[in-house]
Amino acid sequence: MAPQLDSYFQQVDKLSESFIERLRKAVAIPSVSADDERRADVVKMSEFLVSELTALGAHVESRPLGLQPGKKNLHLPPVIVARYGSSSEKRTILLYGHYDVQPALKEDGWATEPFTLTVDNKGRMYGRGSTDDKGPVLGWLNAIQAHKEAGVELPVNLLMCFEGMEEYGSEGLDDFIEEEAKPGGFFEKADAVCISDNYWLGTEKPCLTYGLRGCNYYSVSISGPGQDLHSGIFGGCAQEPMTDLVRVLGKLVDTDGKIQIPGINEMVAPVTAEEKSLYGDINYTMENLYESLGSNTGIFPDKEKTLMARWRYPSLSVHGVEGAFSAPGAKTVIPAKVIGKFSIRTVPDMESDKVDSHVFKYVKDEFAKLGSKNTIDVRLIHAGNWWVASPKHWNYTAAGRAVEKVFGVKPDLTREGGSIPVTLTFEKATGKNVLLLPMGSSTDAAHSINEKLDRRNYIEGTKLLGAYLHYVAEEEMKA
Ligand SMILES: C[C@H](N)C(=O)N[C@@H](Cc1c[nH]cn1)C(=O)O
Ligand SMILES: [Zn+2]
Ligand SMILES: [Zn+2]
Repeated sequence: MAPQLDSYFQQVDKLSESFIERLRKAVAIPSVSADDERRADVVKMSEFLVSELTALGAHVESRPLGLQPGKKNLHLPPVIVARYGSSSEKRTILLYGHYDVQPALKEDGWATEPFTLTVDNKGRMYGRGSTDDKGPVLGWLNAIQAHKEAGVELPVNLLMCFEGMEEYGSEGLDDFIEEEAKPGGFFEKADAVCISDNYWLGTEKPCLTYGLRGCNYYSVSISGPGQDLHSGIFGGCAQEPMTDLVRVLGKLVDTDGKIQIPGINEMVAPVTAEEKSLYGDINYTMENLYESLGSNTGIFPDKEKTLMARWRYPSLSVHGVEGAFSAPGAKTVIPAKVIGKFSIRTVPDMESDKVDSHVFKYVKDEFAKLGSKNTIDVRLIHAGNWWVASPKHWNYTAAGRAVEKVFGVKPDLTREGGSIPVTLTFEKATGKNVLLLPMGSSTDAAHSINEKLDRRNYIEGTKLLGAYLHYVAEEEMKA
């Protein structure tokens, strides 16, 4: 295998500038799934993938998912499924990634245009979606191209599933995966699943990830007046939705991150001694945390507590308020209706429906205590499950060997605080092991301003994805 991998690696280096061009083209398409106005761009991004995959010789299908629930006449973007190779002699690996991105506006504080890939003199490639998840998705395409052009046969068959609604809770995808994993379906032949859509813990050492938190996302609407009001005329004589909302949101979580909703923390599985012992060896420091935070404002004093808070305890974050005055300046308005948005990251053994019931009851009770004449409506917007797998599987052993080959170190085994809603669905529907094999680093600022992917992570990451396909082909199926 060594000479083959070496030829592949050399080809990746030769093609590196064209791989960056491919990422530049993808970042230029503002495929923001949460913004209805951008839906045409999400579809355009799906078409870009179809055209790139077709040019590489893959069999590609663009599968419609129908209308988006709760929206009038708005179609979900298609799922792109593709097949590369179908030899009955080879193992088949199912790859998943997403081609939609989080919203981004220059005025949010970006130093560069968010949808223009901008590479600085340290090789940091800034742009929305660079690390989450366009770089990793294109990494798979790059790996196919470099194999072809190096004349190295791929030792596995590939199945691909690239979706356009991940940042909005993967609407519509669970049913699709369940259907396609059945006999005769597109994913039937998968022997293992690999997802590249999370991040290293630091900036130097790669990791393999075997757990994710889930995410239940809520809205709380408070309304009263028939329209926005002048605060000089009505301030003091009308009950204000914004005042009520701020008080309700302020009751959800304390300064140290402890969720205040009764019943939530009680559902969390206790930490075992074995689990506790795993944290000490993980290559992570408080400096790593401060570097990615861009400040020293972490809650906990040490790495164990910090990692546990991120991976194995729930958290509640307040994200924003729709309808509130948020522009610069000093508008003296009383908003008539405001919608607060918050989410809870869930962990074993929290049950999604029970989380919802506790949240609904608590929010309504806290609102009732205010004695306001305004009205409240609390809803779940979307939910995705937590997932924890066994890293003692040939899929993980193969990835570990690939990391050692490309980076010369043994990877850390980590869990992840973020969510990839369909991971558990893939595991259950296919009955196969799922591996998370990240490309980006802890400083990439996914979802934030100035999101980036380092050139090194993209190019060496492309080598890693390709090397993994070689090791996974030869790994003995012992688990
Ligand atoms: C980890 C992954 N790259 C990611 O960013 N996932 C999102 C998915 C999401 C959106 N709403 C709920 N889940 C995340 O963790 O926020
Ligand atoms: Zn994301
Ligand atoms: Zn992602």
